[in-house]
Amino acid sequence: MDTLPAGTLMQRAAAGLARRCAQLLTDRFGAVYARRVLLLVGAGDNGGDALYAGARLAARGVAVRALLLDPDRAHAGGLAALRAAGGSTVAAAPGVVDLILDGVVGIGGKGGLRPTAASVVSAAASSTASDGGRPILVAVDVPSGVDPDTGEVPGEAVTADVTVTFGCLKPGLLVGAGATRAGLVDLVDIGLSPAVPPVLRVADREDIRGWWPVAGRESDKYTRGVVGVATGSSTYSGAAVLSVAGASAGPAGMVRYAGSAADYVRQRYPSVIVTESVERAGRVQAWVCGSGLGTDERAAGELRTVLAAPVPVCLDADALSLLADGRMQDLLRERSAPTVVTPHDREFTRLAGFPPGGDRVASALGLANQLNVTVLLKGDRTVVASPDREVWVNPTGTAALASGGTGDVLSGLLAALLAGGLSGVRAAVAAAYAHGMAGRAAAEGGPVTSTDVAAALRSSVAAVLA
Ligand SMILES: NC(=O)C1=CN([C@@H]2O[C@H](COP(=O)(O)OP(=O)(O)OC[C@H]3O[C@@H](n4cnc5c(N)ncnc54)[C@H](O)[C@@H]3O)[C@@H](O)[C@H]2O)[C@@H](O)CC1
Repeated sequence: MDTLPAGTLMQRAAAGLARRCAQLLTDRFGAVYARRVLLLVGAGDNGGDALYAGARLAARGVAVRALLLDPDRAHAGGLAALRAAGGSTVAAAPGVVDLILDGVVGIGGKGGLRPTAASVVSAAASSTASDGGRPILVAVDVPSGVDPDTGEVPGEAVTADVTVTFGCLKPGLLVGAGATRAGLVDLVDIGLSPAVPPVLRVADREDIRGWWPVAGRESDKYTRGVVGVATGSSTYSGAAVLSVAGASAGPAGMVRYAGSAADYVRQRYPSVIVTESVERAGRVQAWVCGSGLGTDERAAGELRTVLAAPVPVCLDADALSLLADGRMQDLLRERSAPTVVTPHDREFTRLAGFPPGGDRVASALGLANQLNVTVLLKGDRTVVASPDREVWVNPTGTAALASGGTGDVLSGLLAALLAGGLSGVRAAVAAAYAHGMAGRAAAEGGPVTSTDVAAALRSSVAAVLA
């Protein structure tokens, strides 16, 4: 991976770690000097990072104590450096601690924390800071107990305020339960050049701005893309309105609605061309199908017609329930135009035949491969995976989006991006990003409904693209 000596890398890691700890102490307590830091030190190099960082803090006047989980195997050089800088070891967590550095295990950890480590972590976490609050908890590289590759938390694990990670962002810090345990993630460049391209990418605003189709002087409604919306029903007319709202906030030049909530849609969106069925919709460059459609014969027929169209398709909600039928899945696999599915966990289970489990990246990749589709697996950190093994994670998710109907808005927007010419992966990543921003904006005004998310979407898209 790299030709630099291990000691050099560890010193760089420790320097970055100490810098971040000093900053956190200064932000909260006004100064670094005389603050109290407890190092939780395991038997590997992760503990070595903590010890060297502790030495650097001790040299700045911090009272640094190290609790060694396995004293005979603690990193010898790190321990010597700590002692030389004035730090010491303790057998149990002191009562007053301002900052805890979790160096129990890093990328070498397997399974949840072992019982001794778990009880040391929990005792330390219940100590009190000198201002009466709870200590700041900083994880070294990975919160101990979190699987660095998958984000699974199979047992006891550290919950960090900040994780200072080295060289590259580990998937376990970005997805699944691990993302929640990691808190804020700081990446320290230690001069490693990864030998393989990143397997997991985190979308940022620049990506979205670079991809989002923008109308130019030569554009017309067809070149901007026509999005077809086959959602809703007389029972679930709201789903139709929400997906049309999502589609209307995208870059498409025209929105066509096809379904039995046509009158309802026409009243709210005079610009939308409405018709009763997919077959009669006319020219469409991408479809969204599923939300509120129902699962009866008529709905199944509409889905078949959508799947037979040689254009990109986004499938959600009832379309995913209908796809639990193996014959429908065959129609999916036969498609040559891009298909995106947007399941939450229960829909994933219906589609795949088993729940997503703790490794959400592997789960999304597996379903993408199984069905030959791009999968947007919804969650706190939504994962997008393609059949050719491209994986993205969306950082803008918010609990505000855990509300009925928000998925209808998302899939509408996603289809508009497909109609605008984006690939399945980019459309899914960009839609998740903008949708997350809209959820956050809507939450500023109190409890959020999907109508609020739909209302916030246009200005959120504008803010992302500004
Ligand atoms: N690889 C590199 O190039 C660099 C690695 N560095 C550090 O080195 C770490 C990896 O070090 P190691 O490979 O020594 O491994 P770790 O320090 O992550 O863990 C190994 C030790 O933890 C114990 N352990 C494993 N699972 C456990 C569990 N569930 N509960 C309690 N104890 C458990 C093992 O018995 C073993 O002694 C990285 O996370 C990072 O902090 C940095 O110094 C920078 C450079």
